[in-house]
Amino acid sequence: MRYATAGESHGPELTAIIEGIPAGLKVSADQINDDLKRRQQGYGRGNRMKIETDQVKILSGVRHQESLGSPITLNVTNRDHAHWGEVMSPTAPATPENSVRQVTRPRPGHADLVGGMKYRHKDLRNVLERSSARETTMRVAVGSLCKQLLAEIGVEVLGFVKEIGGVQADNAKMSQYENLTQLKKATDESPTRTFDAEADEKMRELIDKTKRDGDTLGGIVEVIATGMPAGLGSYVGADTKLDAKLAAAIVGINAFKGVEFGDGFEFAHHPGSEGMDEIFWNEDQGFFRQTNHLGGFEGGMTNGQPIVVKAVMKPIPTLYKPLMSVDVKTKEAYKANVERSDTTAVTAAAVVAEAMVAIQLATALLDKFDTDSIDRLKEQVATYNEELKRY
Ligand SMILES: Cc1cc2nc3c(=O)[nH]c(=O)nc-3n(C[C@H](O)[C@H](O)[C@H](O)COP(=O)(O)O)c2cc1C
Ligand SMILES: C=C(O[C@@H]1CC(C(=O)O)=C[C@@H](OP(=O)(O)O)[C@H]1O)C(=O)O
Repeated sequence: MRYATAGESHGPELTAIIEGIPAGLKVSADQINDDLKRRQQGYGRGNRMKIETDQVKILSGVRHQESLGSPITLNVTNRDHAHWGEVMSPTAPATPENSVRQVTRPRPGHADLVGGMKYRHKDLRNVLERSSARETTMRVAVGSLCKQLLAEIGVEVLGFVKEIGGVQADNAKMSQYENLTQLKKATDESPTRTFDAEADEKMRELIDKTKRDGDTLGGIVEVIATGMPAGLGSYVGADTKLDAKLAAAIVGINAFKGVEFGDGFEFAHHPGSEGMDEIFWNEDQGFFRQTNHLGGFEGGMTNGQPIVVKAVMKPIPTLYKPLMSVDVKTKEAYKANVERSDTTAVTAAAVVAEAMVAIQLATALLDKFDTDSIDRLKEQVATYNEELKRY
């Protein structure tokens, strides 16, 4: 399976084309819309999210709610485009009226300056329009489709928030949720998309204060995936390791700066006896583990345990209290441009991270098994799981 997205943040439309989804998959547009809504929600987002009501249009590859095996085209309209007149028109000529809202003072922490240098753009709007995380809308749409595929073989994927600006959710409180469905319900109801009500309140207070100060916040998200068969990905080469592909997919999200699996950076503080997952066997389950320090990976392969990925997002770079920059046309020192912006988007990013994990897991599955028909894929996965149990 492979996909590509296209579209500018304030352009007319966002698009994704996905190739390689098997025929016969039930495709729910409602479910995609639900995930698009989850991405839009979250405490600390700016006014753009009040303008947009992201709704998917399925334009190809699906008939009567079932995939055909042909490329699937997904489309979302940018409602904000209506406020840009011809400034963001792909077809109107460049006139003085159409060339307003130029950006010439690059924002530190954004693609603005280097993107301008690289593509020879003097109006840095030509960079920021595509480097904007508006593009993650389509990744969430693609991820949502992948989650529908994964659900067919019993895989669930959920992203949520662990920390915002230093306020941490209490890990111990996760044990009150018996499964991902319960955890999803709780985190979907939380304005900061966390499972800890006390932390949620503190996070919101901090976000309010930070907004008043004209500053921004980052944080940590976690994604858990359950039900993935063992043996997806391979130890045989650096580019076949599935944990490496997941890490690349996560760091590919705008503003993501680090990723860890299982106990992650904590491994640095513990001896090996506390870091591995001992192996057990019984007739019922075959081989199994009782711990998950390694976050579901050994040798770049899934080991049958839940996949646990954590990742850190830097604070939003656009500040209402702007940092120093230099005008690319006059070379004079100025405060950077202020574009309308979020105070924090960790809540939205948790949904994006969930989508990126779902895309990688679906791709790994489709790399390993027959991809023509969803029913054949399910039969093959069932046979494979049975073989592993008897190993
Ligand atoms: C969901 C989401 C929303 C974001 N919203 C903003 C925003 O409103 N303002 C901003 O300056 N950056 C925002 N960012 C971060 C920038 O897109 C990102 O920092 C920038 O493109 C530079 O890329 P890099 O941080 O990966 O180097 C957001 C990121 C995500 C994932
Ligand atoms: C549009 C979205 O996020 C945007 C991501 C973003 C950035 O620089 O990354 C900047 C802001 O754009 P705008 O200036 O149009 O408000 C965010 O709103 C979205 O998440 O759908």
